[in-house]
Amino acid sequence: MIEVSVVGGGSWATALVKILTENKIPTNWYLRRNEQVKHIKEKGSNPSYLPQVRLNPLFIFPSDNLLEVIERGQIVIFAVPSAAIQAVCNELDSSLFTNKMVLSAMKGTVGANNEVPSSFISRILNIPATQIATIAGPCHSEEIAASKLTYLSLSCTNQDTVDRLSVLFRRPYIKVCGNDDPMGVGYASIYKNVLGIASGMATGLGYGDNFMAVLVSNALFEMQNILASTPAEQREMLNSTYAGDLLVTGYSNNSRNRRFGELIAQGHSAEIAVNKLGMVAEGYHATQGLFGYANEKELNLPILTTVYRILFGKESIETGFKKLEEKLI
Ligand SMILES: NC(=O)C1=CN([C@@H]2O[C@H](COP(=O)(O)OP(=O)(O)OC[C@H]3O[C@@H](n4cnc5c(N)ncnc54)[C@H](OP(=O)(O)O)[C@@H]3O)[C@@H](O)[C@H]2O)C=CC1
Ligand SMILES: O=C(CO)COP(=O)(O)O
Repeated sequence: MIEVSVVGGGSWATALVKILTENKIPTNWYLRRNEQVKHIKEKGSNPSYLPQVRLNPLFIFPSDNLLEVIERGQIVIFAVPSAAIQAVCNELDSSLFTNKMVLSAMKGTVGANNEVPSSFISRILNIPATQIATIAGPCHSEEIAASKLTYLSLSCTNQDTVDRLSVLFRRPYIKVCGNDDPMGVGYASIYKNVLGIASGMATGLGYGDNFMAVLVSNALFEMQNILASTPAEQREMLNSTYAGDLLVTGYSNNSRNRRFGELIAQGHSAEIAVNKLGMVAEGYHATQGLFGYANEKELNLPILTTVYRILFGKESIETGFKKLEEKLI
């Protein structure tokens, strides 16, 4: 019987473990804090993230021993914040991954070169591109916790890998779509977090639905520009994997990035907003990473530039948005 290993103890990892264990797949689960591991073993729920989710104890094997967890699974899912993936990979040797399939569940940029998480993992752990996939789509963990209908996408250049991973995630409330554009999905999943922050800032500043619609449609153009810098043979950006995730992050109250933007608009510093959130807002670091990438590629992205100047360039949020008003169409 196939076993899966999940690395990360946060809300997304918990939602993925819920799906896997409902499908009766033995799931080895690495969480870095031992008290979390003990609580899950004793009570069958994660005390820190999505505590309302009851997990079937027969199929979860939580542990704070990373190597043991990785060794046990034939499929390894990485679901930590992208800022943590370098530290996690530093503890691992590529020999651990021989003949394993890997799935990146992260939506952020990695390292000084702003790599897409799946590319980073593939390079550092020597995983062939055909053996590593990305899971994405509009998929707030809170809704998966409540078993609300969700469309996940699995993206890999190898259809066989997509097919083999897809069966793990199908549930009555989960539909799985295949995709062969992991780089494009990676960049779209990173950019949508920046739009989430912009949307939260706009809400916090008191803009209404009319402006929000303009902001989000302009963001679709920005996503299109970013995607054009990573060409693909076939890509339909209006597919929910790309545009749908942008929309849910821009509009949903579940979005951490949107809440982060609202906190900034309320006058909090980025550090305080991160602490108040208690969960990762990938868009914060991604804004910096993507801004560097956009400059390198000479892309004109007014929303990204505005968020960057507010978060990292000391521009006031009011001035930033006044200037942005003139650039949107
Ligand atoms: N939440 C969601 O709905 C979705 C999230 N994602 C993506 O999934 C990724 C993870 O996000 P999410 O689960 O929401 O984040 P959370 O903030 O909910 O949780 C982060 C988890 O990572 C752990 N962690 C942090 N640093 C390390 C480290 N160095 N080593 C090991 N574990 C570490 C934290 O441990 P501790 O608790 O001890 O701090 C915590 O368990 C992000 O890239 C996000 O964009 C994708 C789709 C949906
Ligand atoms: O990726 C997500 C939804 O698809 C989660 O977005 P947030 O991190 O903004 O909550």
